[in-house]
Amino acid sequence: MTSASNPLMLSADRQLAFLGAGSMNGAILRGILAAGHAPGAVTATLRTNAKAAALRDETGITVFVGEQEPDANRRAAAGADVVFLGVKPIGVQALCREIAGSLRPDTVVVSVAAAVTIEAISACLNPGQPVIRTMPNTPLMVGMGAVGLSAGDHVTDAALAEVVALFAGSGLVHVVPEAQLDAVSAVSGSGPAYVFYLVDAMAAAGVELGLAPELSMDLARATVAGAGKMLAAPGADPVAMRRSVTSPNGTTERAIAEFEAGGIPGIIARGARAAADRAAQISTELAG
Ligand SMILES: NC(=O)C1=CN([C@@H]2O[C@H](COP(=O)(O)OP(=O)(O)OC[C@H]3O[C@@H](n4cnc5c(N)ncnc54)[C@H](OP(=O)(O)O)[C@@H]3O)[C@@H](O)[C@H]2O)C=CC1
Ligand SMILES: O=C(O)[C@@H]1CCC=N1
Repeated sequence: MTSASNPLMLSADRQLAFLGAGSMNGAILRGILAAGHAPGAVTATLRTNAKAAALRDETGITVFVGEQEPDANRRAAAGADVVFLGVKPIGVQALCREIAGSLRPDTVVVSVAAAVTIEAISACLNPGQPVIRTMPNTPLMVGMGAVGLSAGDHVTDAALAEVVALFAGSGLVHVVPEAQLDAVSAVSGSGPAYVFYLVDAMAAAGVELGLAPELSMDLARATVAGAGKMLAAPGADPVAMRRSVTSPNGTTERAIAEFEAGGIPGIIARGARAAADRAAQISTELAG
């Protein structure tokens, strides 16, 4: 989805703070900037200096670094309309305690962390602070992300609409019950890694069949990127699309029969179940 097709896109100069601008928060902020948000209205923090200059040069945003300025997160959070928490799950509650005193009562706190519940986040912020828990994915950086999100009790309709709009500028957004976010994580949060894993396996298979490694990787990458673009068309049906590649008694049919015999659908279901179970386990560990 582009900003042009996004009637909800609110003012491009709303102040956004990305605390922990690593892989995920970095993808979100790049998507939001590409959709037209003003770089001057965006701040980010990192713990170390290693990637700060590159992020500033690439995006034009302000970046504070914790190892240089102990109050980096508080500086970024102060005055922000929306704060995105992008640290690892184990660090989310400490970060919330750190910034709680710097937030306005109406600042919306958006967590991107797997497994950290709205209750656990709210317990470390001031009473009444609006909290939205999300499960995004990294293709947001190229405008093709997928996001599930749930709003806590203190989030107004307008605040929820704003956060939905911020994500909708660079991907698909669904508001879901919080209890479903571990499943969203298992499908679309972790999903890009499953696809990259598939590409690697396809390229390795090509090498086994005699292709040069670079050629095989080029072919595998282009194939998945092209298939992904086809899937992005509204109403795209992967089953029908697969059939259109599969000639009766042809080559694809033999490959799919091997995949079925090898139990690939069940293996993918087991992997997704393991991802969701791990999320539930992390929630329990953090609560204990
Ligand atoms: N990666 C993904 O595809 C997805 C990740 N998530 C969630 O996103 C969160 C982040 O994961 P990911 O982006 O992969 O991890 P990264 O390690 O890439 O990013 C975390 C960033 O946080 C910074 N950081 C750590 N502690 C602090 C702190 N106290 N203050 C400021 N910055 C800090 C680190 O800085 P430095 O680099 O300087 O150490 C790092 O850049 C996780 O909670 C994860 O569950 C959710 C969906 C998908
Ligand atoms: O691997 C993880 O825990 C995070 C959550 C979803 C994708 N990455």
